[in-house]
Parts: sequence; structure tokens; C-alpha cells
Amino acid sequence: MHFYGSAKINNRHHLEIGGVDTVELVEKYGTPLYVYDVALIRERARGFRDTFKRLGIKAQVAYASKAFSTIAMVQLVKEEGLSLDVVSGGELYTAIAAQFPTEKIHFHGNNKSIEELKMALDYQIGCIVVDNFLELHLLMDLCEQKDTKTQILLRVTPGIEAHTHDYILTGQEDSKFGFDLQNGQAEKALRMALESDRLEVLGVHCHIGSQIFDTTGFVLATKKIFEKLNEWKSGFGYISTVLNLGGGFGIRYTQEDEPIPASSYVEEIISEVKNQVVKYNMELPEIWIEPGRSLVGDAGTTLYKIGSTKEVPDVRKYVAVDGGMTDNIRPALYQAKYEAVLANRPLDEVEEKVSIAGKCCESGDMLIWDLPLPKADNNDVLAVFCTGAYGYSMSNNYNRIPRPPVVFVENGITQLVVKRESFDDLIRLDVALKEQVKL
Ligand SMILES: Cc1ncc(COP(=O)(O)O)c(C=O)c1O
Ligand SMILES: N[C@@H](CCCC[NH3+])C(=O)O
Repeated sequence: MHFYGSAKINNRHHLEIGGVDTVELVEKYGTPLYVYDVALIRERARGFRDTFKRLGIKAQVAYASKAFSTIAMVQLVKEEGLSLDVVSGGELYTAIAAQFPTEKIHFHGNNKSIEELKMALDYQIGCIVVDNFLELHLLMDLCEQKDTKTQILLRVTPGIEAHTHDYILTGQEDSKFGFDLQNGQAEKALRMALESDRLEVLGVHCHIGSQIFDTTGFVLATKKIFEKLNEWKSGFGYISTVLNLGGGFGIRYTQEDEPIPASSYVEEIISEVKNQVVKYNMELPEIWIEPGRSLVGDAGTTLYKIGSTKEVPDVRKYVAVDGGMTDNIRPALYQAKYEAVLANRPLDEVEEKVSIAGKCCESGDMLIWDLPLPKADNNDVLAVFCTGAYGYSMSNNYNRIPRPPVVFVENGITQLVVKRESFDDLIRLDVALKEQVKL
């Protein structure tokens, strides 16, 4: 059994997280319930931040809020002194509502709307990561209209194939994101941006994918980018003051995963950037990174109540929980794997392998296949670990299932940070027909 952060078995033989008994959490808040171990988020944040500090490198660690964006989470990021990456008007709005320092916000997206770009300019956020030519034109026009300027990074695709699920690869040539580094697109974009006195091009950005376990991809991307930076420097004197290498640092979901510590990623990245700087006789740029999953993933646990079971003789036993693909779509979308225990009796002997089904009307609504468990009864509490990234943020209302609440736990204190959705919330935006319409 692998426990994350402050999770442990307490003297009542229950799973405890952040000094709080999970069975009590379930009694108070019901299920499904997302629980975040705040101390672990802080530890992860410091793991990245302090390595840069220790090595004396000018850097920004921007939390990729797509992994889990709520006001409380953004406040926590602010407390830890990180920057923030947003990818939509909604994430930006959340950051503003949390009073996050706007100069530390970076705005991503492959199809930002005019309204989103206006919003970014109005709030004078720190940097817009420009992804394509349309955006470049829109941004120049909007800056002109508003008589303002903005700092930008150019998102480039370096042509790296990281080893991860196809859907979460982003740095390869055939990607919807960014300007291609090799075929001249990135240079064309850079020249256009440099001609505009409304845009200050801080440098380049790349993100090679997500849930990546080694540093090879980051090293390769760095090399490819520096080759171009060198061409651009000698060609037309462009000097990049920022290099953003994105996020994607892998975490442990199951025993098959072998992540390396944040410090190792950072050290390797810094070391390669330094090599390149020496090779091309350049100034060391600021290094920015954007971890999402690795800041919040293993800090999140989802608690469910076990309900019905079904035996398929000689095949498998299905054990259903009161949530599923609505609160965690990752198994259905990426065949993602998770580990889990019975939170109310984690020490009981494992007796069988069962498959954990969700409650949605969808055969693919399975959370875990072949999970070793004690014989689970109706009303046992199942704790699924490592659901903190892209769980709540990708949750949905399929079958009109309300989204679960989120609680933060730390040093024995619990705080509700997202309320449970009610049925009224579900129909809040519905508009009833005025008259009976005869078909
Ligand atoms: C541009 C960008 N930055 C950062 C991230 C965060 O990735 P992760 O959560 O894997 O760290 C993503 C998601 O893959 C991304 O697309
Ligand atoms: N949502 C994905 C990762 C996508 C990351 C954003 N580019 C996941 O759950 O793993």
C-alpha cells in the first residue's frame, strides 16, 4: 500500500489525510468527495521553487491551473509565491477573483477569443503566450485600439515526441499548438512581433507533453530551441530573455510509475540551458516552467461510498461507487490507472480482485480494473489516490450527476473550498419552454 504526503492509518485504523480522519470527512461532507492534502501541495511547490533559488537561477514557476483551478487553490499558489498559467477566460477570471497578482499570470491557448485577449490586456497580465498568426494579428490590433503594450512569449513546437499517451503529447510537429520551429513559422512570427512596437517578445515557450518521467525530452527541446535562438541572434540580433520549457513532469499514480523528484528535473533543465548558453556564447535567460499535475496530482484523493456489486462468474466482480467518469474521466479518456484502499478499514486483508465501476450509464465508466481489495460491503468508503490533477477540473455533469465538493485538509483542519453541486445548480441555466410546443 502506498500512501502519499500526510496520508496514514490512524489509531482508529482509518485512513487519515492532513491529520483528519477520512471517515469523519465522509460523515460530514458525504461522497463523492475530493480531499486535498495542502501540506503536500506546498511541499511540491517548494520542490520546484527552491531548486531554482538554491542554484541562483532567475526563474518563474507558474502553476498550470488547468490541473485544478478554484479560488482557494489560486490563493494557495499565491501564498507559495508561484506564478500562474491560465488557459481560458474562466481560469483568468478565477485568478482575478482570488486576487492573484496579475503581473505573474501567463495566458495560454491555441484559440484565444478576442474577448479573452481583451480581458488579458485590461488586467495587464504578465505575459501572453502567443500560439498562432491569427492571435498575433488580433493582439497587435487590440493593443493599438487600447493604446497599450504587452509582453509575449512565442509558443513553438520543437518537434519532440515525448513518451506519453498520444492525447497528451504536445511538442511534436503534427500538433495543434504553437509555431513550428523547423519550417520557418516560428521565425516568421518572431519577425512580425519584433516589428510591432506594441509587443515585447520576452522569448519562447514550448511544452512537450504531460506525465513525462525523464529529462531527455526537456534536454532535446532545449537543444533545438537554442539552435534557433543562435540563428536568430546572428541573423537579426534577437536575444531571448526568457525560456519557458512548459510543464509535464510525471507523477506516481501506481507502482508502475517511477517519477523523479522535482529537483532533478529542474537541475537537468538548468544544466542543459547552461551548456547551450556556453556553446553559443549567450546570456543565461530566465528559465520558466509550468507544472500542473506534479503540484497537485498526488495531493488529491477521492472518497466514494461503495454501492452495488455484480459477479460475472469466472470473469470478474464489478463493485460500483457513487461517482465515476463524471468526477474522474481520466480512466475513460486515457486508460489512466489508479490505486485505492478501503478508507474505513485499510488494514483488512486483501481477499479478491475487483473492478471499480462508476454509476454512469456508460460501459466505459470504469475507474479501476482488477483492484486488490478486502471483501467490500455496501457503505464501505473507497479512497482513490492521486486524483488531484485533472479530476475536478475535468469533471462534468453527464447523467445530470452533481459535481462533488472539494475540501482542503492541513494540520488537522478542514476547509470546504468548493461546495457540492445541488440539483438546483444543475438546472440553474435551463430555460423552460413558455408554451407547450406541439411537434
Ligand atoms: C502549455 C502547457 N503548460 C503546462 C501544462 C501542464 O502540464 P502538467 O500538468 O503535465 O504539468 C500543460 C498541459 O499539458 C500545457 O499544455
Ligand atoms: N488532462 C490531461 C493532461 C492534459 C494536459 C494539458 N495539456 C490529463 O489528465 O492527464
